Amino acid sequence: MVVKVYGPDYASPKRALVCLLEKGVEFETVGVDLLKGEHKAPEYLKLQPFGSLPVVQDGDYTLFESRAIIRYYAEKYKDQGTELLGKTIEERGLVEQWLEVEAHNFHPPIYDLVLKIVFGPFIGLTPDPKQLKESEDKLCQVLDIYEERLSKSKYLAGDFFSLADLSHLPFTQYLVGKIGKEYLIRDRKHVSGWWDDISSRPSWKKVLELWPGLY
Ligand SMILES: N[C@@H](CCC(=O)N[C@@H](CS(=O)(=O)O)C(=O)NCC(=O)O)C(=O)O
Repeated sequence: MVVKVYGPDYASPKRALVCLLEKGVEFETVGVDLLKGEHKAPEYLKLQPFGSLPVVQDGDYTLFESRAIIRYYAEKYKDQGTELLGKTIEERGLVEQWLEVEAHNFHPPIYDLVLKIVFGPFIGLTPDPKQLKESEDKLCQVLDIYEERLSKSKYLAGDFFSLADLSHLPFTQYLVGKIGKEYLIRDRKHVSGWWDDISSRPSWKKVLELWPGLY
């Protein structure tokens, strides 16, 4: 049974798409139009009761939450494709640590910028410059910690590309694209080199080419 990924045009589902490509797992996609409210349709809510994207259907197994999905496939296909979880329990611990940092420290301020700058115009929202500045300042504090980490380590969890790096791709792409704040990356030498490295992966380039979405 081919894996189905719902919502490929949007950012969080792209975590799943990149992971499946890195693992060489065949999948198909199901378009869900957020701007038409299709993620709140009863049929979709049966799959994802919180009404957000993505959902993945793998036979009669259904999973939502993008970071849970990438952990699942990284584990399920541990012996094929790119190793995304590290080779030792210590490496795995660092992968999990930086995945949590992405979810709880990096994501909130960048998601606020995405909602206000990328999605705002579609819903007639004029962002408050003070709020945008607050989110940018919070993101800068996080990126300064990344700069320090990446001055000592090629990737966030160590000298190997992992889910921790992968999880940053979809929203950082907004930052250097539609949000128009690429300077936040380029002003930090090691973060800049890291971004060039991870965003040049064939898996990410393919996802952007096939599902450009709002980038
Ligand atoms: N924690 C969830 C959040 C997913 C999420 O916020 N998805 C957005 C789309 S995107 O911002 O990732 O592109 C969404 O569905 N937003 C609509 C809504 O939540 O009502 C995950 O990672 O799967």
